[in-house]
Amino acid sequence: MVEDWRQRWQQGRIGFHREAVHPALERHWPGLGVDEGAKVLVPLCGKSLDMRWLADRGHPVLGIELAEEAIEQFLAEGAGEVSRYHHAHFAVSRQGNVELWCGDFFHLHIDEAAEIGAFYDRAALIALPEAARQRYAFHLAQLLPPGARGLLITLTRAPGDSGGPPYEVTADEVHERFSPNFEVTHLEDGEREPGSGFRESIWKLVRRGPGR
Ligand SMILES: C[S@@+](CC[C@H](N)C(=O)[O-])C[C@H]1O[C@@H](n2cnc3c(N)ncnc32)[C@H](O)[C@@H]1O
Repeated sequence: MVEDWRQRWQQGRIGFHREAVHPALERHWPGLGVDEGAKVLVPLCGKSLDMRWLADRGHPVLGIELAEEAIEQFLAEGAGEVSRYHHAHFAVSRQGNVELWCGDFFHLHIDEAAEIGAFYDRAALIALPEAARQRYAFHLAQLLPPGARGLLITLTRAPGDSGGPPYEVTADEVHERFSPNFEVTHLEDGEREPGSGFRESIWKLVRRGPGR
């Protein structure tokens, strides 16, 4: 799995990467009620431009990505000095308000995730096969304090198409995996894309706390 992703980056097979900020982020982030200046966790971040958008809005960003190639491309395409250090299982690079941790998201420990107030998942959950998705939902919940919130973007595939990645994640699956630890609100369904047959759904998740 790890090797597959690294190979994809090495060979430039990154059709998932968007050359523009995701419109659902621009549309829904302002209404989520995220605290000003809250640090945003971006799991499985690739070299997403959405991280710059969040940073430009005053959020420190913590992106977690396996592939060194993705991180180096993000830094090369950005402006500003890069500082680097090592922390636990991760090689860390920082450029402006964006910190990229190179390593496995599942190795990120709650102590290292201190001060995270929000998250953004576009093409992270849906990049994982079924067995890893339950682990992902649980791990994300462990890293977030009560009240932390974020956007989740899932997709369904054309009827009869069970390929992946990206894997189909239905509304039932979102509720099943996240409701035990999050308040789950469905915000929007996109149009089905004519070529791929993919259709995105946008969700707001708020980490429940004791008594919520
Ligand atoms: C489908 S891409 C999406 C990237 C980004 N979120 C975007 O919207 O462009 C999934 C990314 O997750 C990375 N990845 C896969 N498994 C991972 C893991 N366990 N920990 C960290 N990164 C991982 C892959 O290298 C790949 O860049």
